[in-house]
Amino acid sequence: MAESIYSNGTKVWFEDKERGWIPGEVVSSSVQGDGSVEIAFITERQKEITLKSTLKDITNNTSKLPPLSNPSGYEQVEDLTHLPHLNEPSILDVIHNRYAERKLYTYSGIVLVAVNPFTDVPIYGQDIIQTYAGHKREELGPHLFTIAEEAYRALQRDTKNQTIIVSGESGAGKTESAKYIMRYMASVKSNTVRETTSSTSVEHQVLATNPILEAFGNAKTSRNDNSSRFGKYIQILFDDQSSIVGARIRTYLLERSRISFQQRSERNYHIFYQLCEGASPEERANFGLDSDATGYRYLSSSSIKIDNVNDAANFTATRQALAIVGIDEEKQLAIFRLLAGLLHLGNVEINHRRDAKDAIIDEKNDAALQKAMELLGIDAAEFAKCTTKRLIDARGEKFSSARTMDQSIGVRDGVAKFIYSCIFDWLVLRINASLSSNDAIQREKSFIAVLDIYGFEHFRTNSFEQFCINYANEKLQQQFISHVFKLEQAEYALEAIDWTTIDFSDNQPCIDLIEGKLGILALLDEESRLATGTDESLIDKLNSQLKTPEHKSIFKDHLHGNEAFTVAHYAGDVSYNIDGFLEKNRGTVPEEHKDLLTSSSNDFLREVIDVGINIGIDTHHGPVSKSKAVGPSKAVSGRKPTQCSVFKSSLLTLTEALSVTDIHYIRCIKPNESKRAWEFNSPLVLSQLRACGVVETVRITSAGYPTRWTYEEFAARSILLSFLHTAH
Ligand SMILES: Nc1ncnc2c1ncn2[C@@H]1O[C@H](COP(=O)(O)OP(=O)(O)OP(=O)(O)O)[C@@H](O)[C@H]1O
Repeated sequence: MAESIYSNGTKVWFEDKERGWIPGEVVSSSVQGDGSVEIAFITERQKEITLKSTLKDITNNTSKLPPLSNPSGYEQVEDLTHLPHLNEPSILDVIHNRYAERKLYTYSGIVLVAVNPFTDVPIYGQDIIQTYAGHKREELGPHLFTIAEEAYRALQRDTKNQTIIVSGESGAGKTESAKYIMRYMASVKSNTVRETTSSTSVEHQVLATNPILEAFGNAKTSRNDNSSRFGKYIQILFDDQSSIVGARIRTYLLERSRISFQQRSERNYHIFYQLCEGASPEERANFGLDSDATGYRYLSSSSIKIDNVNDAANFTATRQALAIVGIDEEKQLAIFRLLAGLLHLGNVEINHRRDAKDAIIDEKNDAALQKAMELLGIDAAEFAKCTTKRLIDARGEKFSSARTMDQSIGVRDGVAKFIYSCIFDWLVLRINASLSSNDAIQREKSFIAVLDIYGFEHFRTNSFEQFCINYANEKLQQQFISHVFKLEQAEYALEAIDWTTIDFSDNQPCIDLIEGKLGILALLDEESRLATGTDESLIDKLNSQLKTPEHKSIFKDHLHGNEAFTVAHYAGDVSYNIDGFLEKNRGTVPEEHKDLLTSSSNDFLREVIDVGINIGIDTHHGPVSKSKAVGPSKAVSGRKPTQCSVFKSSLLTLTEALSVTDIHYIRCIKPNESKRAWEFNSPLVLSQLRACGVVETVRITSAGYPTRWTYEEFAARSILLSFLHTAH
């Protein structure tokens, strides 16, 4: 029986550098009396390969022989789990075949795999929404709307909260998918009898959050012209009639470093270019704004224009969206005033004295400083003094010491980053206040949430941001795997099949290494709180405390000196460059600057700083559950929360929230790096399928029973085989 699995003519898959996998075929096989088996193959590239195994290994599915191809008829299955031979190459082949036929979506059991077309496809219109509304998964092909509809039906049926997790790497299509899902939710209800003017306006408000968050939180990167530089969890709130009554947003880890620096082909946040292009002449005069964005240091290191994007028109759209969520004209001007202030702040010249390293700012003649401070409501001389000199408090005695030019530039940019992140926090808070008003909370019975979160990242140089992102992915992967594992067990139980043999990879050791009591986050925080802490002292600490037998396979020695550490993640090893870890984690400004900001004569600046400072460990960017009040509360402990402690606690809240919702998974895949329509690069797709858990799901499934036939299919096939057998 075992040898018949690899009988002559059997189609198999061979690994291939260029295409991921290529087809091959068995040309001969022989079995020896001791159970050893020798099989000869020929690949599509006409290469002959002979491999050995044993009958026992073949039977137990532990042989190293090439994976089997599926019989014809399965080339474009809608659900990968229906494949008789469930293996990595077959999965890739099906997704590829479907994409070639312009089918973007494929199920992999509970997961919807979505491949980015990189061109407009007419499959998201109102007509299509109405087609999917009220229909079950089996009735229509795989689509984002099937998942949205499933979540919506489940909410109506069980009144249980639902979460749709949309993940994938940058440019894979997460945000677009999340927007289509939100649009589906908003539209599908509009067609019902319960439609009212007010519910329509709530839906309008919910959709208006997208252009706002995109203007302030998205930027052009080398991989995506509209890349979200933060994670978001949006809960759409429903009443007992399943009508939308509001929404609640939580955001994660806005990339602050982008404010003062961007790579060559990248941009700062869209809103700055929108403001420069779209402000009225009067606003321009008030803010001292030049329409030429290249005049601003914070914008000039980057490319200014994006093809097919009209920043001025988008500015109008952003303003309309702000008005829809209740941020009136006056407040909008107050926001733009601060943004203009930041652009001028970036232009403040900081030099050093000719005879010394001490930084200087020519405060009286620096027009940028004067304008920036006028807009921010801060005394220019005070700001210049604090930026170039440090106030030291030694046992009650205060004296000042000069900063170097680089240190002062760091402080200037740190203030800009801090103010911008406070504006972002304030916006999220305001959106929440307007979309989850007391009335909405009273009426809220359940929610459907969409989590649009960055996928696993592994670049040539990885920093604090990648570390946090990959930590989040470890947590989500853990939840995903245990979910899949439970479902697999349930399926076996249903068919009364023994399932005790399944073994699945557990990433708990990696999570322990990161968030354990003496793990990386704890050590990072400890070092960040020391006045004397530096990136060098941090890496020394990590190496001395974590290079232990317990973490041996997860925390790895770095080969290139003391500037990086390596973590073995579930999706691969990643080396993190330690440079900037402490500064990014502290994420704050010197006390003197904080005092200047909190005593500014600009009321709105004081308001946003207050929001930013008081974002507590436990309530970052608004609540995720009804039980918690809207708005940030004071920091929980007396200590200023660091970025990673805020992130860790918001992840904890998120995973808790997820654990009490039904989860639906959408894995977005980027089919090529050049954003070309309908181009499919197999090795690139394969690496994403591995990183997002689709392959892992298959591995779990294969560890149990890798070949799946329904009883009917099995009977049909066996009858045919036994007939052929008797005929011979
Ligand atoms: N369903 C789709 N139809 C057409 N084009 C799409 C679709 N999904 C994505 N795209 C294209 O791909 C680009 C990138 O998509 P998107 O911004 O959603 O990626 P992302 O995964 O959210 O990336 P990031 O993590 O950088 O924010 C879009 O700007 C759009 O051009």
